[in-house]
Amino acid sequence: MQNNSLGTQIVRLRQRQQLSQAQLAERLFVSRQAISKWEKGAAEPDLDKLVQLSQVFNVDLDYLVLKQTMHRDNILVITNVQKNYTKPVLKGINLTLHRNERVALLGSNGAGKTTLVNLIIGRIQPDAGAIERNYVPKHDLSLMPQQNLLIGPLRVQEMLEMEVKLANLPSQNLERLLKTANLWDQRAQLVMKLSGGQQRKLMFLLTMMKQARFLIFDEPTVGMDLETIDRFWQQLDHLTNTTLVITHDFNQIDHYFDRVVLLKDGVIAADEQVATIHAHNQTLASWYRHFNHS
Ligand SMILES: Nc1ncnc2c1ncn2[C@@H]1O[C@H](COP(=O)(O)OP(=O)(O)OP(=O)(O)O)[C@@H](O)[C@H]1O
Repeated sequence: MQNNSLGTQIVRLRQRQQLSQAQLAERLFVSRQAISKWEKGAAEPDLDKLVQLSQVFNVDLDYLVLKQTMHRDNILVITNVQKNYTKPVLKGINLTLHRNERVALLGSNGAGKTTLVNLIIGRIQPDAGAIERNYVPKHDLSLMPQQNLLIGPLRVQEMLEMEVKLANLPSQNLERLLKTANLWDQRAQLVMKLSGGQQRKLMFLLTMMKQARFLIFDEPTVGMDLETIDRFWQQLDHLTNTTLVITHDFNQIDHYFDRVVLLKDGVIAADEQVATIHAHNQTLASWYRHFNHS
């Protein structure tokens, strides 16, 4: 383990939950100075405080303490993956995703982002290389694809009921879900009569209903209005699941990711912690422009 990796992890997870040191201290019944010492590495929390921290941050205890140092912390390991269509699209992808990490996957149109997602979810197979999945795809993975997978002649509420049956989900409070998604007024409307943005909202809701540990969003905010885009990113910000998001939404993304990965010329051309980018006074947009054009 690196020096003070626990302190760094506490800072990261506290900021992710948008808690000040004082707010975290209050939740844990300790002084703010104690939090400050833990974060600087000048002291370490007792076991019971570690357990409480993992509850407040909604992460596993081993993730809190050991972060990325344990093999089983890797939820996905992609090694030298290649995929060709009429020409090579992916020429040797190496990418590891860690549990509870929130990663933005960036790249120009046609760079191969959706192809990579299709490989991860097993819809297509690589021509070479290996994909190690440390999760059960049927239960632990949920994808919001770029193209909506909706059944037009169903009513909105029926679409949700169908999802519960098809995915064999535990029964859910559909009224609450529809109200939270701002789709309650459309519950009796045919899915095909919804606007593009409303269909995107419904697709988001269906993606979240599975309560999967690993979430993938392929250009989730395309077609949404500004208010819905804001709400999407706010909702994402409350998730502690492993989350991979393909997006071109540069006006929004700076606050929401731990790590950013750039796909270019068939390889992962850059891979950086967002905190490092911000520490150099860069935004994700400027980082992206720099690496994508160099
Ligand atoms: N089924 C397919 N058959 C042939 N070529 C394909 C297929 N799927 C993707 N491609 C090609 O692979 C390349 C990468 O496509 P992909 O959709 O993965 O890019 P992307 O980075 O997701 O792009 P965008 O940002 O526009 O969604 C493109 O040149 C595309 O034409």
